[in-house]
Amino acid sequence: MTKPNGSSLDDHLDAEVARDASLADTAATIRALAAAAIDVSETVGRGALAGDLAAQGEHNSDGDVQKALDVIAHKRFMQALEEAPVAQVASEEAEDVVSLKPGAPLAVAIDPLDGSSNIGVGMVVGTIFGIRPVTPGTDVNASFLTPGTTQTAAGFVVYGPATTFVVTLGNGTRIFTLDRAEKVFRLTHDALQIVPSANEYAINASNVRHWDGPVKSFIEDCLRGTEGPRDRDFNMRWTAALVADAQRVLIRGGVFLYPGDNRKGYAQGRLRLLYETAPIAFLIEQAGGAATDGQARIMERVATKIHERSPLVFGSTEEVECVAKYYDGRQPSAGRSPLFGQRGLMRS
Ligand SMILES: O=P(O)(O)OC[C@H]1O[C@](O)(COP(=O)(O)O)[C@@H](O)[C@@H]1O
Ligand SMILES: [Mg+2]
Ligand SMILES: [Mg+2]
Repeated sequence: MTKPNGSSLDDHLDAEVARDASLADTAATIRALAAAAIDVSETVGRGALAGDLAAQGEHNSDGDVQKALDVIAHKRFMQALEEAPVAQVASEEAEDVVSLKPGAPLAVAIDPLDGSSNIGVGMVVGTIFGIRPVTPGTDVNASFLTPGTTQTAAGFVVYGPATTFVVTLGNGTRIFTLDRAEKVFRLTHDALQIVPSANEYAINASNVRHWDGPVKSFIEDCLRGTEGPRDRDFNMRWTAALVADAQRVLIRGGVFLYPGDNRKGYAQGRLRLLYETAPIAFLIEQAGGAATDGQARIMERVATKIHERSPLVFGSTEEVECVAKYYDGRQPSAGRSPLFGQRGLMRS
């Protein structure tokens, strides 16, 4: 990682456009999203003083109950995108694609508020976005039904102890931290490089009985630590906000898994391809990491509908490659411990 220099997000976007003039519209869109993120950050930072941000409302596209902050964030980001060179938006909080400026060059997929279960309890939440070129024609969905490799930029915001704006325009991944006094995002982590191997994994372990065999075996072998085939001890972290887990992996490595499982509706996991897994995959790859659905590179997946889900495994390359080995039967040990067996530690 090269030394951060405290320069602003605006300076960085100017430099990216100087490098590649075709990124001008993408940069303008990122500026609009960053301005909205500062406003949302202020609301999140007021906590309960901003009212009941967890108050429940309608159901969203995925059947989740919308909370007040989901709606506030969706409205503020939509307002920002109306001022940007954006023709279409696919938002988690809107059933259908929203058409904005006819003839504009870009389409944006956005999760306005990621980590909704953390709203109202003072825990980390965020925003995720991916920007693509518009596919000309009459079908407003078409721009989104392209591989993740068509993204011109992706990013996420973490509304945590600090507010950070993590972004790539295909030239490395950088973290900018909000200078609250000046309302400016400043570069704090330049050209991130995820370590190839680390001893942390992130998974919602309460779903263990629903996982498929490869995921069970992978986690079981992590739990066995120095007594298992991985021959080292692991630590577990789960923040219930993809953005926070992704930021941790970017900074200190490790692996994140949200696999498909056998709960009703979870065959493709929980996370959505367009506004969660594809943007995260772009950012992770640009930082030297890897992102897969267990079988295929996330960046090559093509959605067939805008709220499509996909399993997600990302992080340090050696750890992601290790998970892939469990999927294709090359795992380090065939004899498993009884942890997940018929009469193991997790069953009586
Ligand atoms: O409820 P679980 O299984 O812990 O899932 C948590 C995951 O779901 C998400 O909250 C889904 O995102 P939304 O909150 O935007 O629906 C991720 O941020 C997080 O990784
Ligand atoms: Mg989300
Ligand atoms: Mg959300």
